[in-house]
Amino acid sequence: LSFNSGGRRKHLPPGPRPYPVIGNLLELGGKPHKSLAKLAKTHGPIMSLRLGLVTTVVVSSPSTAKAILKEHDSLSCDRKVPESILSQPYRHHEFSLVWLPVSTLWRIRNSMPVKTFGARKSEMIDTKHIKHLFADLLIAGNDTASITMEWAMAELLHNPEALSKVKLELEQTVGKGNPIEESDITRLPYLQAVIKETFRLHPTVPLLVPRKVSEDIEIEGFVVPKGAQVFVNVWAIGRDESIWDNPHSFMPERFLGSDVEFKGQHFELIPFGAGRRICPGLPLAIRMLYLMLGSLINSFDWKLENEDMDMEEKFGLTIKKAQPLRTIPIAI
Ligand code: HEM
Repeated sequence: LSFNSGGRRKHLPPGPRPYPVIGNLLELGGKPHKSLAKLAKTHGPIMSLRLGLVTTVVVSSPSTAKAILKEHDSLSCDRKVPESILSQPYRHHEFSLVWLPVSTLWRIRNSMPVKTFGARKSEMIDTKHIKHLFADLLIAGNDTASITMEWAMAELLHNPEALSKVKLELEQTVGKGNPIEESDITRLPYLQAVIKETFRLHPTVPLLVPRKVSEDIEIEGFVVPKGAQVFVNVWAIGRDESIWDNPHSFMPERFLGSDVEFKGQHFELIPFGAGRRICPGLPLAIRMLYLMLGSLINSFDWKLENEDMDMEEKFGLTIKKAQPLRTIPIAI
């Protein structure tokens, strides 16, 4: 497919050939982030597919992710509501903050304190939005943070050397068995590196939340057409061997002395997304993770119930461990 723009012909990014009607749906399999990472090895860091009838562009490198999330942010910040969500009860998708177009989102954010208690018709609508907003916050917050905790503990129990290093750091900084305070966090660089490494290998929202492009945009010589949905394969970026040494190994040390953060500035590590749709729960989530993980490690010794722990993933909008982590805390 090609487009005529300003006298020059531009093309959709390359990608696998779609079948009639179903397009490339069958190629996604049970773990789309993995299948799409494999396809990107053949077709490149910006590729196009057809999922059913929907033109879909998948970006899988820091520079293409930056182009979508930052350089063309204003044209790609609306959400694409998946069919599976449209069929859900309670019309949650109409009010859910996650799927709202940015214009409505900001109107609600700006008017929230006044409208919450209002009684006029338009205000009633905003009250509905706020109810759904709280549902979003509960769902988005609870699940993602606890999934990250589970992966972090699983990786540490799988990598006893890393676990010993966090323990030692906590012991020397906070004191064995003592509660961790927020002010301790900056003095715990190894704990911070453990969280970054967990996000690199196990981003809980592996393809971010799909975006919809409101105008044709050009990225690295290709056109992403108006109406296309865009996935950012954060999982693939986290395991790209051209960016990371030994990408499949859990090595928190790689972040010691590095300035790479996950706050939407460094596109090689974007577990919370970036740009104007970046996760609004980031500051809260991070504080919770440091305090919870630090306390669990500083207050107990941990033993795996089964030494041959399975590290397989289970895909959904978030990726969880397929087999729940089973551990035995031993009081210290
Ligand atoms: C480990 C914890 C968390 C991770 C990894 C995470 C990740 C994400 C990601 C990737 C997005 C989509 C961003 C994008 O498309 O660019 C998102 C959106 C969102 N997150 Fe989080 N999140 C976490 C915790 C939380 C918490 C604690 C809350 C609330 C208290 C929260 C509330 C939300 C909401 C409301 C959205 C939708 C924002 C929008 O569409 O504008 N998240 N999150």
